[in-house]
Amino acid sequence: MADQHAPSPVDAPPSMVPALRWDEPPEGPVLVLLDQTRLPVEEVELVCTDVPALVGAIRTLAVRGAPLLGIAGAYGVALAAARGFDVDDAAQSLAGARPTAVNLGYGVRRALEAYRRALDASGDLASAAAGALAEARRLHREDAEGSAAMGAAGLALLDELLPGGNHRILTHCNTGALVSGGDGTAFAVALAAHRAGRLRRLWVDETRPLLQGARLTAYEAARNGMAYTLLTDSAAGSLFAAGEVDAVLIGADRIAADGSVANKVGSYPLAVLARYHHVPFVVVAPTTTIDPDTADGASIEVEQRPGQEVTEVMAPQTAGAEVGGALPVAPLGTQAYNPAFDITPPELVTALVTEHGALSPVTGSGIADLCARSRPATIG
Ligand SMILES: CSC[C@@H](O)[C@@H](O)C(=O)COP(=O)(O)O
Repeated sequence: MADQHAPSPVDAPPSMVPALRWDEPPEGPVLVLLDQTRLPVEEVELVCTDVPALVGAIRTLAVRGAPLLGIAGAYGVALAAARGFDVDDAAQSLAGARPTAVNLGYGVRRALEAYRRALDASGDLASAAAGALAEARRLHREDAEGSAAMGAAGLALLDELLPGGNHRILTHCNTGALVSGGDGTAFAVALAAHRAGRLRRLWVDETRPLLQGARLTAYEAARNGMAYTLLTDSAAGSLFAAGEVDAVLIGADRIAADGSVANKVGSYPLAVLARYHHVPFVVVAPTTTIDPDTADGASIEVEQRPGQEVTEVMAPQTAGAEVGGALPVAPLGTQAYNPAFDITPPELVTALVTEHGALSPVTGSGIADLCARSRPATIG
């Protein structure tokens, strides 16, 4: 079951309600999510007391973005264990809630393996639940550390690619603190540039159809006092043509073994534009987003979302309102093509920034080296 805490005002910078937190009120453990469907209108927390509520929050994008999905999945297993639900069933439904972001299954697997290890060692369900929770907390912490490392490595790369600073960066979707235990992925690099006084402007793609850029990235940029400008996705071409973009920074939902990158739909057109205009196109993602078991871009499952997300515009829900209204923007019965992600081939990616630094060019062997460095340290 999910219910809602009292909202807090959005104009109270600098601290933001955490994207996700574990809590243990007297009634039992809960996972508390900042409901991203309500932003930027209001900060409302969604309290999940069971796994179906969390799966619902994942499907509706109340909680979203690859790294945070992994963290949420791990805490979901811990929640099921702590509340005495069937942990294997919970893991299965969590891992299947969305198909593209590899971190979701990764986080679920880590907590499940920790649960099983603790159960084998102790034979005791309470110890097993504690093991799953400790692993979720570890993943949460690692993500924050990885985010700081990516911010620093990404800024060093920008300084190398664009000597002189004063960067004008275009970004797509939302990749900041709302998707992470830390400052995020691509957004963490822009924020590091801002903090170092080297960000002239952050160009924020609105990111149709669910407006993660307009609703969430603009919100995070404003809270951090960054100079930012919002644009429609289709305005990006003219911005490149005018010479106003120095680099593109995006995140990733899954990176295949050949270096192909699945990210929010609209990323691939930006990569094509960037190549045509000789602008660096940089992907920023933790190594947990690399999936060595998926050979190439064509093998990545791309989530298809309901057509209504395109044929209707949702008014954000506000506290006190019965429902957020849906306004039709196409004739009744119109069919819509609505993939959540697209695939950018590695040859269009200038560099991949992970917590281990920048990989450039992005090749299958470079990806394999990164996996060899990271996997044993992070799994298990
Ligand atoms: C660090 S976040 C990287 C990606 O997860 C992000 O760019 C993205 O595509 C998120 O999609 P969403 O559908 O909002 O979950």
